[in-house]
Amino acid sequence: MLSIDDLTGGYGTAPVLRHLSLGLQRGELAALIGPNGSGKSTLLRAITGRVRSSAGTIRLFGRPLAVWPVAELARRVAVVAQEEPVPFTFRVDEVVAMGRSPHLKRFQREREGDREAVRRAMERAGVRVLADRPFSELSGGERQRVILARALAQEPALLLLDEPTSHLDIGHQVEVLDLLAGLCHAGGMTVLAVLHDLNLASLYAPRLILLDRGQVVADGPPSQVLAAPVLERVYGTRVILGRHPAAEAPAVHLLPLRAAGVPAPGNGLPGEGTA
Ligand SMILES: Nc1ncnc2c1ncn2[C@@H]1O[C@H](COP(=O)(O)OP(=O)(O)OP(=O)(O)O)[C@@H](O)[C@H]1O
Repeated sequence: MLSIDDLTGGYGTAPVLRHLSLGLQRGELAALIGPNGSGKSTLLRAITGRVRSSAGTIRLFGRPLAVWPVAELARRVAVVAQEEPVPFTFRVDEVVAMGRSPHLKRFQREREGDREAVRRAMERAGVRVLADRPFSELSGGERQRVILARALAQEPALLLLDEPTSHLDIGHQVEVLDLLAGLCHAGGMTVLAVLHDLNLASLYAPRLILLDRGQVVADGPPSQVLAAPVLERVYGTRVILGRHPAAEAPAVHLLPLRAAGVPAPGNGLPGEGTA
């Protein structure tokens, strides 16, 4: 599905991504985690060819990225970026219908199958009730779900999401992640999602990929990646590892340093209590 081998690249002369390798299988749901500026968004951009690589290779569906015609790739890969430019004058159903454009020939009208894909995507993302509303009048969370619906309408094989739950309340976070998990399990879609919430990532993603300064520093199941020493080093803050009370998932507890009088990592505190 996706295979990245020894990728180095970025925006200017100093690379953001450094010797990065990873692969994704069909049907996987993987969460990309890591501190601000570690290169998560840059990696998503690199996968769609919007960031230049100076070394290494990216292969999608078995073929090098460079040989994919843009239009053909657009039918297979959907991206939900952090800030999606959307023409504000459109209604919600029109925005979602834009997801079908890679499947339509020039000047071709939507077919019944396209309209059905749009309806299904709106249903899944819980935005059908918003269909007639102007996009400009929606809340941040509503907009985020509409943009997700547009990506789902595209019916991609690979879905790349940059913080898809950042504006969502807990009810909608659970809804969206349940939806993504279902699409991977039952639908065979592959999802790579940037998530800042480590507990949400732990609960939903069977695989976590931790980036630090443009490199993969841990890659595996939550029980393996969510270890206190690596999280404390990478994020520069104290954590206590526990278990989710009802699910087979590690839980990451934060410590307010000043309030708890806890020195920052590396200040000689005994490791007791921190896993
Ligand atoms: N368009 C750009 N031009 C130049 N440098 C950029 C650009 N976009 C990002 N960077 C730099 O690349 C590095 C990685 O940024 P990136 O947005 O990939 O990080 P991130 O892990 O997604 O961060 P965050 O969690 O804050 O969203 C940062 O140092 C950032 O300043």
